[in-house]
Amino acid sequence: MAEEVSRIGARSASRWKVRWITRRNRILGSPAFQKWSSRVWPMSMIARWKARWAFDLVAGFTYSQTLLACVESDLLALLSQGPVVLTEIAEHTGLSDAAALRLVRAAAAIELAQEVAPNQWMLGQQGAALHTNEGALAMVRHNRVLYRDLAEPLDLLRADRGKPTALSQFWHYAAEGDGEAASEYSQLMAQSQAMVCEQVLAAYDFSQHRSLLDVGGGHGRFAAGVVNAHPGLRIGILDLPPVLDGTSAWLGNQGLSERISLHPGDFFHSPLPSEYDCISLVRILHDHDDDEAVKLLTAIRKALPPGGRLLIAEPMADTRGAKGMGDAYFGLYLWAMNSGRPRSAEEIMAMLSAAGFSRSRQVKTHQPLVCSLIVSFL
Ligand SMILES: C[S@@+](CC[C@H](N)C(=O)[O-])C[C@H]1O[C@@H](n2cnc3c(N)ncnc32)[C@H](O)[C@@H]1O
Repeated sequence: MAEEVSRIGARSASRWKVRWITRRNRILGSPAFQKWSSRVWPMSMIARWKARWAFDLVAGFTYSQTLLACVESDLLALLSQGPVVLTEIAEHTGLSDAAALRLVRAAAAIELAQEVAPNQWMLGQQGAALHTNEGALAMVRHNRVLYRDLAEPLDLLRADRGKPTALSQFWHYAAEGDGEAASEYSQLMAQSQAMVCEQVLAAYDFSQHRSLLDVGGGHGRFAAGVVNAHPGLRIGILDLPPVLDGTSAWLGNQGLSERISLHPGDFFHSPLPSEYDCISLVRILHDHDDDEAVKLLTAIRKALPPGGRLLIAEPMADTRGAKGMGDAYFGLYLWAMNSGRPRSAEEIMAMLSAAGFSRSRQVKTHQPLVCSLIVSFL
């Protein structure tokens, strides 16, 4: 952690900027201004919008928990076959009529459900989009673990970062291939991987390479997506041995065992294979603190042959239009995980240069909320 803090440079903000923000904040916080702006058009429209946003900040956890209840009770699936009536909802979710009504009304208020006629319920607009997004649904279920750690956020932030948390335990068991955690972990990674793979394949042309090594490739969903799109590419996956046991089984079921090589190993302690002209790090770098991240990037630079490239794909901090995803969601997630942090593309490129890469550039993806992409050259 110390290295993350020591990288922060300080530059004074201009005096006029500080004065302007101080004045703005004083006005926005004034009850008299709030009263006035809520009555005078067009300020009233802005005031209403700002108040809604402020209320979402205050109460957002109730929305997330409503969503969790809808996912866990399979209500979204039922509504997708709608219109359905309350008794069907109660029967399907195992709730009393009163509780089912409370849940479906809460869901309708946040557009997960919609009452299309009295007591006729269907999916709402958000519900329709989420219901078919397996990655997002897996994330909703997985967020229960983060929610436990965040129940007392200051306790989490004050605690020694070496102290086990619900999330760090979860990842620990998952990496050891341990029963339920490993299976929940692989489902989470696999289901959300489809979205990431789609973004990367649309943004980057793999046909310019002969081979690809996916470092920390988990159960192989990314590698499988790439090999299906580029059958001529020779592909390998490097991951921890217990994780690769699961990879081997899954690739066998998909008939891909012959097309993807497995390299069991620890990327911090074993040398990386050097026969691949492209290496990918998909949702790996942000899991590690700065010194470890630079160490991994340096090991990759050494393993790449002349002309080789490194691809880094992950959600990044400071993403325009999705800043909350970076420093708020992943910032706290990775803090609770006891390792890593979300980084902006600029921070990652500075690390790549520290690791000896000659240049890097960001490649646009369609949905940077899911992942951004950096290509780095030797
Ligand atoms: C967040 S998951 C990402 C998996 C996959 N790339 C994806 O996007 O679905 C991190 C992966 O890195 C692997 N990993 C973590 N530490 C590792 C290490 N020291 N050596 C090799 N693999 C490691 C984990 O086992 C896991 O598969």
